[in-house]
Amino acid sequence: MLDIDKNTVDFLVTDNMVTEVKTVMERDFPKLKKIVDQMIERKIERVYYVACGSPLCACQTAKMVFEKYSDVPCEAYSGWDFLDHTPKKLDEKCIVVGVSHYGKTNEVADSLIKASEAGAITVGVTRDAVGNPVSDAAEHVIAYAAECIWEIHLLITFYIALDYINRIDNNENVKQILADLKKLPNVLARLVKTSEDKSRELGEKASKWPFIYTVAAGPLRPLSYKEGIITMLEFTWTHGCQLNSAEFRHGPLEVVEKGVPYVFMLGTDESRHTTERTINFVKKLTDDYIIFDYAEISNGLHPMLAPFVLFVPLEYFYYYLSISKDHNPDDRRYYGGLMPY
Ligand SMILES: O=P(O)(O)OC[C@H]1O[C@](O)(CO)[C@@H](O)[C@@H]1O
Repeated sequence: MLDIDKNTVDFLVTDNMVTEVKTVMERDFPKLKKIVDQMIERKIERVYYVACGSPLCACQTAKMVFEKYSDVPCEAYSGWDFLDHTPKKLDEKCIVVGVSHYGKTNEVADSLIKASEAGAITVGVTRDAVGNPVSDAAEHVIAYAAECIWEIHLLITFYIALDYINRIDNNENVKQILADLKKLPNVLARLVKTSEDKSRELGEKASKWPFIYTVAAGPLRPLSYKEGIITMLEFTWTHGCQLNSAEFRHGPLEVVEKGVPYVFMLGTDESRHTTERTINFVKKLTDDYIIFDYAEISNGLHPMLAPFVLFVPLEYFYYYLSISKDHNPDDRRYYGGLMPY
């Protein structure tokens, strides 16, 4: 295992997570409310999120809130997809929310410019208020000044969805999620303290595996892509693939055997049965699996908040997986201009 001071590793964002979440709730939710005021005045008919990588996965999760609890059509685009296949409906009845941590992902900034030219409301969600293309391009800027991007991007994109739906409709689930969001900091704080040892043990176990299939369904699907593809490949240099539990029978089923390893993310939402079915099948053939079960740590929070909560044990898990392979998750070979792409 790499001998390293974990406080020096940028990948690990558990230290300031709770403070950052609380700050965004107190400081930025009122700003988001003003943007939602404008959405109401404008009678916004369609919502587009645009981002790349981890922020895109957060946006895809927020899109599920719109889809599940409202009639408002919503799509989450990767930047180039928005630019190359721009939706026909893009006008003053649309809002485009571009999310980029450093604000330098040009395809996100260019999407905001294109949306603005078409008359849409534009919002840039980024770390810094000025000095980057995303904050320059957007009409409204939410500069969150934080590093725990998964929690922060989820909070902001969820809040836009929840507050808008809550004001145009009367949905019990939305009210419950809004109420449960207030309990989130305490739940996260407990997990930051209590989940590290178990995740370390699991990370060490998984570090022996040459590759990992990451399986989830429903609201955990975007998180399973973030962790099973982005974190695994970019940060831990571990081969892998993300699979939808609902599709497991159609292809992935045939390769299950000893030596083929799985990480499952199990939610408490309506799709729990599809992931359980997958787990029950895999269990019959191999011991090479790990389950992260929201039911064990949800503290009664709404099923849609699983991606916020499960992130904490997962963050430790991938950190220990990486350093157990003697790899500092901050190290890159190509990304970020090290090699032209
Ligand atoms: O949020 P930004 O600054 O646009 O950066 C996106 C990048 O972040 C990551 O999600 C993690 O580094 C990458 O996959 C992606 O390229």
